Amino acid sequence: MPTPSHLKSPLYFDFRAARRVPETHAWPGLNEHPVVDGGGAAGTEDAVPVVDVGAPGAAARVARAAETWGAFLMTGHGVPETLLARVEERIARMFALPAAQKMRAVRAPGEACGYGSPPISSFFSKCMWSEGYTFSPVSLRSDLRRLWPKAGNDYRLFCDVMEEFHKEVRQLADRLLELFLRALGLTGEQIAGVEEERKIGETMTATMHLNWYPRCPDPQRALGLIAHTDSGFFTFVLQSLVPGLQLFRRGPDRWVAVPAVPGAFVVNVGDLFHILTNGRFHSVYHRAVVNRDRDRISLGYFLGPPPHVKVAPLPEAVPHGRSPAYRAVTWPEYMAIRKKAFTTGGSALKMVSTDAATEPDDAAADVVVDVHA
Ligand SMILES: C=C1C[C@]23C[C@@]1(O)CC[C@H]2[C@@]12CCC[C@@](C)(C(=O)O1)[C@H]2[C@@H]3C(=O)O
Ligand SMILES: O=C(O)CCC(=O)C(=O)O
Ligand SMILES: [Fe+2]
Repeated sequence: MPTPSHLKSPLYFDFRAARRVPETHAWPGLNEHPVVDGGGAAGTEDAVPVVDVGAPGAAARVARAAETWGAFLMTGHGVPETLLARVEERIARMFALPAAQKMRAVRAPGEACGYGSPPISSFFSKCMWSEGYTFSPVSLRSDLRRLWPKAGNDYRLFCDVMEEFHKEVRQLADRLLELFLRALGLTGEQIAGVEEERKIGETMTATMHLNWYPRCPDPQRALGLIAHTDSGFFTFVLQSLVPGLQLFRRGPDRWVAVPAVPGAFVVNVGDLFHILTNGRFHSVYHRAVVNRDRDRISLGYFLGPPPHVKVAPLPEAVPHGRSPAYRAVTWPEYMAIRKKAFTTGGSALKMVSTDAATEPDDAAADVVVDVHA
């Protein structure tokens, strides 16, 4: 069992002062798979799908992207670029706060929200080349007082812009959920029935996680964020114009670098959506790499069910005459299973699959190299 990184390095690691990557932050096997450019001409094999969600035919494009990639670049979403630019500016200012101020908001072991290494880092013995801050957009004014105890202008501007962003993006999430369900082949009437029965859209919760990847003296040895699938329904990722997000693809195994498209969100399918769609839309392994010259910032807007709600495959997604491929789980139950999977090297999705599952859910288990090195 690796030592959780918050115990290994109780003191703040000053990325700015680092002239080399210390052993604590050096990951073996990072370059095991080639990296290819995902910004090629639309339709070519490695080109990350781009879906204009406001255009006719969007449902079919979402279906193809979710089935083959588990991710796509979303354009035509209607969130103003000026708002996205303000969001980025405020995030950059937050990460530029003095270390002592950021550490006031440090995430306590087992807590979901707070400042520090990404939550997933507790499963690994190596440290990642990043810092992050997780908060709930519905309680941000009180949460953010931990970072800005005296409130003040920066606090107010940060909260104002994040609230505005949340308002826009939460509505977008409802639109995208409907588009995903249409992409699964459900009629308007069926979608209304699902919502009436399960209230997925109505109860969906949002969590925001901000990432800061400082420039790195030896990017080939360090890793911004370890390969993972997001655990919830789906995630909107806003990446700054400094690229660094990579998606894992099989046949042949490779990392596809997601191009930085101004104004676009990357949409990732998460594990609980994989379960909800009976594996038809699959969650995507992804990681973030760092670079020598420029800091990188990203924002993840994670959508998922409330903690007490069981997620099970939609009957409409299960082929006629077959049983569901996954059993029902709540998000916290799934997180506990994923924790076990990390410590045993297994696949969490496989651990919740039933005999009816045909897909090898451990297909990407060996993506995470040398986990406990
Ligand atoms: C809602 C959540 C998803 C997340 C865990 C969290 O409670 C808040 C942070 C999210 C994040 C961001 C970085 C990668 C990730 C795997 C992690 O360690 O924390 C995801 C989590 C997830 O998708 O499971
Ligand atoms: O930084 C990125 O582009 C990806 C972030 C991410 O995967 C996450 O926060 O879960
Ligand atoms: Fe992620």
